[in-house]
Amino acid sequence: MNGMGRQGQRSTATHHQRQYSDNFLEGGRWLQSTGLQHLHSSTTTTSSSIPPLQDYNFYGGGGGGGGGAQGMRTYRNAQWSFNGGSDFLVEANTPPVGSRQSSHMRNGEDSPGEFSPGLLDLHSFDTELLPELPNPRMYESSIFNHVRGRSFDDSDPYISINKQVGRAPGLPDSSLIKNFAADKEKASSVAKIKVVVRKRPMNKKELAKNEEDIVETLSNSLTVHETKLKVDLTEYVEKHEFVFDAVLNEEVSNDEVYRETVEPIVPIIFQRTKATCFAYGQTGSGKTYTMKPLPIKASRDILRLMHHTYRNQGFQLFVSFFEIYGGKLFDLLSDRKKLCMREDGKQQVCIVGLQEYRVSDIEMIKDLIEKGNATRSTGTTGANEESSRSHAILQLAIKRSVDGSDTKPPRLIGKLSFIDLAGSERGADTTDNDKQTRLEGAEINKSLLALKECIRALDNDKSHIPFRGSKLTEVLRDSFVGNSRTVMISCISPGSGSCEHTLNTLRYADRVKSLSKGSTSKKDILSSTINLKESTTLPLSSVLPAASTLEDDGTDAWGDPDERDEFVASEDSSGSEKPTWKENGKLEPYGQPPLEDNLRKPNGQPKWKGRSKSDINSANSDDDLNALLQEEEDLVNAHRKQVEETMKIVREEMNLLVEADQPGNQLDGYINKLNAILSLKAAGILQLQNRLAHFQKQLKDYNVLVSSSGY
Ligand SMILES: Nc1ncnc2c1ncn2[C@@H]1O[C@H](COP(=O)(O)OP(=O)(O)OP(=O)(O)O)[C@@H](O)[C@H]1O
Repeated sequence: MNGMGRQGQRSTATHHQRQYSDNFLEGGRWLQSTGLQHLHSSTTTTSSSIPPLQDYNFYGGGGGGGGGAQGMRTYRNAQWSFNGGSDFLVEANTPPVGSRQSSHMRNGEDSPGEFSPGLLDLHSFDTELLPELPNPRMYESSIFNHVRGRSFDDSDPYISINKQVGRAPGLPDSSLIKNFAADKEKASSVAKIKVVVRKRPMNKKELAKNEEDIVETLSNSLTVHETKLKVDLTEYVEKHEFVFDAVLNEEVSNDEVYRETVEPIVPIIFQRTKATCFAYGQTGSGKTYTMKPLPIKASRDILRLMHHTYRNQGFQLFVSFFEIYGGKLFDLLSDRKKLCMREDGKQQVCIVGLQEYRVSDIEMIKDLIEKGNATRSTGTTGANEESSRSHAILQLAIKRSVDGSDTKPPRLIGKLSFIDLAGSERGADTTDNDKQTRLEGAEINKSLLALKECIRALDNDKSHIPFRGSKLTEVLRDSFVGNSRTVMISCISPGSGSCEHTLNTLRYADRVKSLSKGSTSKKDILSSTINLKESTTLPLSSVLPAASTLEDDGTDAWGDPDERDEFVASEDSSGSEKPTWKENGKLEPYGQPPLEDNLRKPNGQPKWKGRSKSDINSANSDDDLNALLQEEEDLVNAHRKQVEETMKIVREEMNLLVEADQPGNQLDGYINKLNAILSLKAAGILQLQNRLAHFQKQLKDYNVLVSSSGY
């Protein structure tokens, strides 16, 4: 090779490397947008950027002489990083609730009262909504004028009802009385989706392990400081910044969590709204701690409204509590009796056999919740010894008697569902667990994905919402349509040992948040990336309304889309209803992508183009939808993995090139390693191509893909 040639080669290489370096430095953004930001070096050290490759003399520079594969190069000790670097009557009765009481649940709660639950079958209810009758009392005072300030859209300082002094418990403070119309207006301003993050304090275990608190909060943003290792084993810190509707740090009390999340929703439950509040996060991050007090606080406010603002108007409060475990429903207030779910003639979800208790005071509700929690499934995993492995759903239903008497069953007016989700890392908990645990993980993954899909569809006003993606979303179906609200509380652990799970939780939350139209007004650090992402991608579900879904005909007050095919509740054939737990089972290599992958939704998705319903008649079963959704996720996950692998391989190659430049380097060693690396690369690409081809075929089978070029 002559000098000119070398010169030219070097100059081209330098140019490429400069470009690469620029891209890499820009990379923080685009990597973040694909869920691969961990591959970017956004470090606190100055050594984070990549120096030009000529610093390593890869291209024959420095000293002018020699070259070729055997060139004796000197590694100049360059620092570089390619880091992956009452008064209510009760109907039937089931001796309800044990007398067990949780001391912490009783703290600060009032309203002692009788306990007289009723056994009610949802199926027997007329769940049609009441017409919005003009009601003279409707526009009277409300105690909920304090529901502003840190409400979803308002930043006025709020007045805490709990901080009112000298007020009898349960009575509205006159200074808080406002007219109902204002509340109504307020209701319409309550965002459809609110995403809140709660950071819990460091626990003893984390402190004992000398873990660092890596989560820094500031107003409604937070930064995760992730310590990473460079290839040369020096440490650097990568910062991940997120902005949410609210960030609640470790000092925030459960009262404040309530005020920030659920309190603004309570008044609108009386206005034909169905709302869902759920906690999401890894095991031990504080989901249960966060969720547990919320229904009690909400019930207290609901009862106050019923006893004052809506006094003598026939409103009644009902409580039910059940869990979804392994795709099946169990009544937590009825000895884990197995339940089945059906739709009634009006496409309302009915959980047949679910006991609803009509409640009139807080003590009754506390007892019920305590009873339900005691019944809830727990299990043992490699991640946490006592962790909830089921989704627990507590529902507060506001109903109203049609004619003011108890002769006819009351009609549903609004509903508030609280979901304590199973630990989000279940599917990713790939060590020391047996088959059952992994199957549970798969089920949990499925429901978390389906939940995200439903929220996406909900916020985009899609006519089809993929409820049937999981039992969880099926059950919550009526909470996702019509006049609905969703609050997601992402719980995170602060310790460095939980960094990866914390980031996954935040990415999931960020994904949900970015789907919210309301979020466009937020000054999101990542907004440009996210907006780009949103403008170029559509969920698969959005193009798979399927023949089973009809447009809302407007007759349903909730705006529920009708569905053609009859729902058939799944029956348990397995016999065993109570979970059993084993330890130290081994994980099979395939079948279940880690949750952390599932949670990331990249912007590198295909640009789906929707087709008319007639074009996609073949995709009319929920199995198809589920399979395609899963396939989509799998492909994207595989793609991401492949990119990660490629990055690792490139690192290897860089090392190999460095080695090749070392004095005395053996050519055959270099050749062997290079061969191995190239084979690895080729195998990775082939695997991804196969998966892609399979997915394309699936899409073609279902007439979904419209772009012949695919990706
Ligand atoms: N904000 C907080 N302040 C004080 N303690 C907390 C907080 N959040 C959680 N904890 C404590 O941390 C522990 C784990 O919390 P919790 O059981 O709520 O986690 P989880 O996310 O529900 O876990 P799992 O998914 O396994 O059920 C509990 O002992 C709880 O009391």
